[in-house]
Amino acid sequence: MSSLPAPYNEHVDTHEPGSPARARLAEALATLSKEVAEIPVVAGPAELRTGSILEVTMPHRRRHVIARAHEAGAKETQAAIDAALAVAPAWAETPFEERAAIFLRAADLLSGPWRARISAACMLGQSKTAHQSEIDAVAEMADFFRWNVHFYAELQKHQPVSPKGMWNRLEMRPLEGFVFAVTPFNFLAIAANLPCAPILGGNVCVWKPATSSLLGCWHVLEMLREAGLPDGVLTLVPGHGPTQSEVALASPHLAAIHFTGSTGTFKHLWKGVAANLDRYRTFPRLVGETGGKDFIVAHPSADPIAVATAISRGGYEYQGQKCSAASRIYVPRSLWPTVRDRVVSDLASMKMGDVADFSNFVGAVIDDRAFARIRGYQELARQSATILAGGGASDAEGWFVQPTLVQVEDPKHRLMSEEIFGPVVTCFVYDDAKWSDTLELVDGTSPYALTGAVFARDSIALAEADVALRNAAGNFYVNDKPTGAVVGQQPFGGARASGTNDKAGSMFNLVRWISPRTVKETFVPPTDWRYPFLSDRP
Ligand SMILES: NC(=O)c1ccc[n+]([C@@H]2O[C@H](COP(=O)([O-])OP(=O)(O)OC[C@H]3O[C@@H](n4cnc5c(N)ncnc54)[C@H](O)[C@@H]3O)[C@@H](O)[C@H]2O)c1
Ligand SMILES: N[C@@H](CCC=O)C(=O)O
Repeated sequence: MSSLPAPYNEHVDTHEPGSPARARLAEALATLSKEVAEIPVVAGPAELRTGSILEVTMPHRRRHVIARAHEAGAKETQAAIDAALAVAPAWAETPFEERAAIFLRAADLLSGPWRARISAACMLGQSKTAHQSEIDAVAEMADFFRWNVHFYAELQKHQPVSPKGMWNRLEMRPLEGFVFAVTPFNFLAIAANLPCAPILGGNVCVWKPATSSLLGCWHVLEMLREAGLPDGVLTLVPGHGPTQSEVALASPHLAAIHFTGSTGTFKHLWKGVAANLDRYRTFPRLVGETGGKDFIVAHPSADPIAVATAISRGGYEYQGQKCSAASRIYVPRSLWPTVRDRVVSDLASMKMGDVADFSNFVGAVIDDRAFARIRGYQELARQSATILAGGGASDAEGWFVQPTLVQVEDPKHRLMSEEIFGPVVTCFVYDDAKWSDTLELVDGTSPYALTGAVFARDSIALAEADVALRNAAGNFYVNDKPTGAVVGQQPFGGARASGTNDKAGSMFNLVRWISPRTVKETFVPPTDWRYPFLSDRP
């Protein structure tokens, strides 16, 4: 294989007042705000318009429609599967370099001419601030494209030994069939990576994005087409999930599911696969990165201001709608007044509103269901805990929930164990002498094990936490907030109820999209069946 361009992490534009990047982004926001994108079902070259319309609105201006998508029914989902399968042999035969070039091109398109458009689509559709959209829809997505190419190339170097007289090799075949990529609303980079990682390995994909992310996903699909992705390799089936997954899971050609979303949905899909097991030509691979109840635990030796800043950023950026968001906090009594007062003062200075106004730090939560769920947790806090800041919400203009800080007396309170997926952070204050007991609490309180952070300046305490929390988080942070993993730097994923931990943005994930064939070639084959030690030759 020829050598590939070295991977690197995309730079992050800071959009300072007066900067060209800010002007380009503002212009793209204005343009997309005036348009209503029409999104069809994409089944190979065919674009199908079913007339069953899913309206996509801005979460922060909930009556403002930005896209109208044609929902894929059973017939159109089958058409998408058929279109993908039709191109599968040709795509599998396409040399790795050609496939890689498409994604390297896409990364450069995203870094350059498509940057503002994709970021604006993500800001408007998913209510991300300019910075949150930049680190997701631009930087993380470009990183996935470039680093996956690098990791695939590395993977192909893993070849068996060939003793004298033979040549052993592993052929990195794609899976036989299609990959069903079911993607979440909250990260456009993840929505793009779930179909694109298998596609780079020579697979074809049927993509079912979350409805609320459809505007961004549609622009990503158009960008990939411009980068040279052939028709049919990536098909698109808009919908809420059950209709499309019923068809996909019943197909004998289902080769894998690449999922990110809630634990409940992944279990539902897994059970669907189990129910259809006798239909399949091959055992489907199931890769799912799911929910979290991510923690910060501070030792009495920690810097309380660093702890508070990790809570403010890790808990409330993107309205707490990151699977990695800090959601349950354990603080020693000696540090609590400083930590509490600092977070309360941070929250008082965070502006909330329309993300097109660059001075806002907080946008809206994604939709009416999220709004109602998070309000329910605020109500629970009002009834059974102490609300230290926030606690309000309003759906007059958009789905706005005030960043909310809660203190509980019971460390096993539902607010300390259930995923809220919104801007509600709950704290438990422990006696300074109970560090070891607190680590046990952290480990045993929630079914999830995605991300977690420990803050301490005492290295013996850090070492104890490292061991006690080994299985409590797939991404473990020391003196840092538990969000913001970067591709190529912190491979991402958790275990327990947080998923299969196949580490997005690493070779471990890519391994799931190949079905290696071992080839042994003997240079001079034997021509006599008898072992050499048999002396009674005729
Ligand atoms: N671990 C990670 O890497 C990671 C990353 C991002 C988000 N998440 C998790 O994702 C969740 C938030 O995302 P979400 O609200 O989009 O999750 P979700 O489970 O509601 O939806 C995920 C996807 O599944 C689809 N879906 C829903 N019901 C379905 C069904 N019955 N059949 C088939 N498809 C169905 C949705 O339309 C969407 O495309 C949170 O739990 C969060 O922790 C995890
Ligand atoms: N890379 C992101 C992934 C968040 C998922 O929802 C983070 O680590 O915060």
